[in-house]
Parts: sequence; structure tokens; C-alpha cells
Amino acid sequence: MTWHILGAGSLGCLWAARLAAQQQSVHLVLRNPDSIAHYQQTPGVALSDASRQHSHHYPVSAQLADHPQPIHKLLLACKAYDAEAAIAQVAHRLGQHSLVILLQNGLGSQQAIQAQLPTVRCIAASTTEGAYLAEPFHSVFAGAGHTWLGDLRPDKQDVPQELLANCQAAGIHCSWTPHIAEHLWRKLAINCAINPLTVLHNCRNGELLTHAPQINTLCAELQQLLTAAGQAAASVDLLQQVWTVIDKTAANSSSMRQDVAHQRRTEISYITGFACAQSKALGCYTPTLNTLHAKLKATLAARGLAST
Ligand SMILES: NC(=O)C1=CN([C@@H]2O[C@H](COP(=O)(O)OP(=O)(O)OC[C@H]3O[C@@H](n4cnc5c(N)ncnc54)[C@H](OP(=O)(O)O)[C@@H]3O)[C@@H](O)[C@H]2O)C=CC1
Ligand SMILES: CC(C)(CO)C(=O)C(=O)O
Repeated sequence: MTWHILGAGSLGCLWAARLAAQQQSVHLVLRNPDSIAHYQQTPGVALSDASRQHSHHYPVSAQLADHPQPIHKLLLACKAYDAEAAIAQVAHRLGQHSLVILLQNGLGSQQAIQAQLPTVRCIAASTTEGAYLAEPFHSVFAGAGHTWLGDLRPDKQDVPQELLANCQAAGIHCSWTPHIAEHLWRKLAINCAINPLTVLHNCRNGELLTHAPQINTLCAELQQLLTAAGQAAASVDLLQQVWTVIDKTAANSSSMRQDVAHQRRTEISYITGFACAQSKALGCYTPTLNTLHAKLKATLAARGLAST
């Protein structure tokens, strides 16, 4: 079976290179003819290790969304705000036996895509791997991690063994979980507690220690929200987990702070935006979270960035 990878950014190229290294058939689905022309001037997808001492190129083919080839296995590796539009461009190439892996951070885009493609199996992913682009089509594997894969629909839990075997053969550390929603919600809550504050206070993760009371209040509200959303398991030890992440990533800039620093659109709507919308729908009392989201939107707007 062949892979198609839509979204040739940091993670898309990371996956493409590792699958191609194992002689799996991979096609990048690029945005437009200019992207194809740009890609064709490179020796292929490049992957470097974190030290950037070792790089390899993999001659992966590239095509446009309107290519006639059917898609059996699709990795959707774009940002959450691009996901629905991107999948719509290839929806006609997917069949009832196709598998789609959704790599998006946060929540909301996965449910929207599964609703958009009711007969296609969509597998949500939550990853702790880290990568960035050194240049177009050149991914740097900055941090090893694990990817959890699962179906958000409780009644669709048969394990896609071949898919997992393909990923594992390519050295992608991944496991199937019947609890993917719990993974995604926990990561969402941790992101809600850390990322916006690093933007608002323009600080590294470790410097959030000076904002402990705000984080503690936020975590209490997030725990209440997780429980109301039927994700009580994701709320266990949330505060402790948040402080552990802050401690372990003390010297890092959160992904949201990095996006803002580079004038890139953030995934706010799928992180605090999703959490606030759920809180409202479930009748939770989360004033700190709501204020944080409003302040974040205002800060982004003031910097000329999209606040959705
Ligand atoms: N990078 C990381 O370390 C991690 C990322 N994630 C999550 O993974 C997801 C992907 O992140 P990342 O790889 O960093 O994102 P990038 O921005 O590096 O890559 C996304 C790519 O998708 C492309 N794209 C978007 N829409 C289309 C389209 N319609 N057709 C073709 N290409 C399209 C973009 O093209 P263009 O540049 O033209 O817009 C871009 O190349 C995000 O949700 C992120 O939060 C999660 C954990 C870690
Ligand atoms: C900071 C951290 C580890 C937790 O919010 C993260 O996931 C991010 O930067 O997006």
C-alpha cells in the first residue's frame, strides 16, 4: 500500500522521510504547481537528526490534490486550521477502505473531518515527537517521542494492524489506544495551561513559575471541564502533570510563543478556543480560562495575527 502525505511541513516531511527510508511508497500532496516546481528543484525530502550533523535525502514523489490516483493511506499533516479545507481537496480520492491519520494538535478539527467523511476511517493521533523545518522540505527531528493513534468513535475500535506495522517498520514509535480522546484532551489541557501564558507574559516555559497561582486556578477549571466532558481520566493529576511539563521544558519556548515570534498563525481556536466553547456548551464555570482566551485573542489581533 502506498502513503500520501498532505502537508509537507515539519511532521509531514519527518514521516515521509522515515517511510521512504524503509522503501515504503510515499507521495507528497503539495499545495500548487509552484510548490511542485520548488520541490522538484530539491534532491527530495531531507531529514536531519537534532544535532544536524547527519542528513539524508529521500526521493519522494510529489503530486497535486487533483491527481487521479486513489488514496488508501493518507497522513494529514497540516495545521488544525487548514485541515478541513485540505481534506476537502482530496476527499474524492478516498474510498470506504481508505485510512486517514489526523496529526493535528488540539481538538475540533478531527471531529469536523470525521463528520465531513462519514464513511472513511479517520484515526486521530497525539504525538510527543518534535520537528522543525530547516528549509522547505527539510525536517529536523528535534525530539524523539511517541505517537498514540486511535479512533474517536467508541464503536470503531478494530486495530489497523497493517498500518501500525508499516509505521513501526519505519521506526515511528506508535501504539494504538482505545482512549485517544483522553490523550488529546489531556494534551489540550496542558497546552491551555502553558502556551497562552507564555505568549501573554512573553516568557519561556520555566518562567511560568512566577505565575503559579494563575496556573493552579486554571488547572482547577480545566479539571472541572474535563470531567464535565466525560474525560475525568484525563483530569487525574493534571496540575502535577502541568508542573512536570513546565519543569522538563523550562528552557523551551512553547509552540504558540514560537508561532507568535515568527508572525505565524496560531492554533488558538483548537486549543483555548475549543476549551472555552466546550465549557460554555457544558455549562462549566471557567472564568480564568475564558479571560485568558479573550486576552490571547486581543494580543494576537494587536500583533496583526489571526485570532481564530
Ligand atoms: N512540529 C512539531 O514538532 C509538532 C507539530 N504538531 C502538530 O502537527 C500539526 C502539523 O504541524 P507542523 O508539521 O509543525 O506544521 P507545518 O506548518 O510545518 O506544516 C504544515 C504543512 O501543511 C501544508 N498545507 C496546509 N494546507 C495545505 C493544503 N491545502 N495543501 C497542501 N499543503 C497544505 C503547509 O503548507 P504552506 O506552508 O503552504 O501553508 C505546510 O507545509 C499541527 O497541528 C501541529 O500543532 C504536534 C506535535 C509536534
Ligand atoms: C509546551 C508544551 C510542551 C506544553 O504546552 C507544548 O506542547 C507546546 O509547546 O505546544
